[in-house]
Amino acid sequence: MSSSEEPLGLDKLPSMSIIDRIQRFSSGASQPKMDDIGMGSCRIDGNSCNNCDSWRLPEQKSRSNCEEDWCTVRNKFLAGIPKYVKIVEVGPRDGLQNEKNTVSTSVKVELIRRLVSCGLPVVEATSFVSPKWVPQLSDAKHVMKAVRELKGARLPVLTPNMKGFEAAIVAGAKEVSVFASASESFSKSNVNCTIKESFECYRVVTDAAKKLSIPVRGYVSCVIGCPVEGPISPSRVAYVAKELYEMGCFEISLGDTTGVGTPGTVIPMLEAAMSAVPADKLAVHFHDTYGQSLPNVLISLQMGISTVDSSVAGLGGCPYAKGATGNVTTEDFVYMLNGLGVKMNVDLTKLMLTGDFISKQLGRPSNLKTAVALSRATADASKIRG
Ligand SMILES: CC(C)(COP(=O)([O-])OP(=O)([O-])OC[C@H]1O[C@@H](n2cnc3c(N)ncnc32)[C@H](O)[C@@H]1OP(=O)([O-])[O-])[C@@H](O)C(=O)NCCC(=O)NCCSC(=O)C[C@@](C)(O)CC(=O)[O-]
Repeated sequence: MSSSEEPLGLDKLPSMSIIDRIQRFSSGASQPKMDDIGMGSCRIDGNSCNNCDSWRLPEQKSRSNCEEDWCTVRNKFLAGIPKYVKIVEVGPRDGLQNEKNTVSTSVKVELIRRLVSCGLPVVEATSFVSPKWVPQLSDAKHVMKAVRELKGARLPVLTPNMKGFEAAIVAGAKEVSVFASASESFSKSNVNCTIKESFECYRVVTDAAKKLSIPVRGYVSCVIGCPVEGPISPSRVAYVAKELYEMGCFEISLGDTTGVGTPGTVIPMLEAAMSAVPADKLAVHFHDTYGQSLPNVLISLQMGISTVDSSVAGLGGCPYAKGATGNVTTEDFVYMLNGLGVKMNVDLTKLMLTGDFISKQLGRPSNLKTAVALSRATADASKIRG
């Protein structure tokens, strides 16, 4: 083992428990504290800085101040990243709406309870949509009634029209979401109407919600591409986002429904959306069909987005976007945020156990990378810390 690997203690890895590994590799303990970055108060002690805890190359030992090198370099790349990120967990809704196997109401309720206990601030609970369109969530009323008193998280539900809105309120929902699309074809296949008709319908919902002081979130689907229409122009996304924002949605979630986006297409899309709606009112929602969700989330954070939708165990997909896989996995996302020193107050260990719980209920192995990696870490994990 070279001296440059020593601070990692990799020789101890095989005997480390999963929890040890999470703390060792994911927590801010191995990272410079954001507040310290660029403060010019870092002091090198051996191979590490005793203030910001930066690990040093041996040849850098003689330097006494991190400001000009390691910390500054980090600051250069991470400057735009918010200090706090709000995670909107969509697994119980976006995840379970696309499962072939029916999940019982009690399992859905238990999943929501566990997710709330992980510290997630928002857990999207279910959808009050037509049971003919999404039979997997036809028990929405029962799920909502069972979780309505849970404390510690907001529990929004999807409502495509007044019928859904009214049912949601009766069941105890205190926050709802409407979902439009930047693609005409997808709008037709998802909510059976044009984009303009969907606005008319959502205006009625937002007006009714205002009277009851119920916050409404707005989704825009197909922000990068549509399975039928192909690439979607950023200006189209900005237009739909603005309409939803102006009708009263407090937050607009931009959904790459089919997961075709890359940072190269996400940047212009976000630029356009941010010119129409303030960045702090925007969220991103990336499906991982092409393995791009985490880089897409990272570039969004770098552009100043601080609300991200993710899904425990990477559950998800839309029944009306064939082939699309789940959202960015919450566990992988939390692991990345820990590594970046970003606050989000989520317990990764509990989250992994929750991912394991729902994967077992669905009768399939957990496919999330962080859980697999942390439970099978090898010396290759040294690549974690560049
Ligand atoms: C919008 C509709 C209802 C229009 O569907 P429709 O067939 O045009 O509606 P309708 O008004 O003609 O009514 C047909 C039947 O549905 C009933 N109905 C009507 N509304 C409701 C309701 N709310 N709850 C329960 N039942 C309802 C209504 O009462 C009637 O019942 P019938 O008389 O035939 O017995 C339908 O297209 C629908 O439910 N679509 C939802 C599809 C869906 O949930 N897709 C997935 C969520 S979106 C998504 O995943 C993307 C997102 C958000 O994650 C972001 C991203 O990834 O990009």
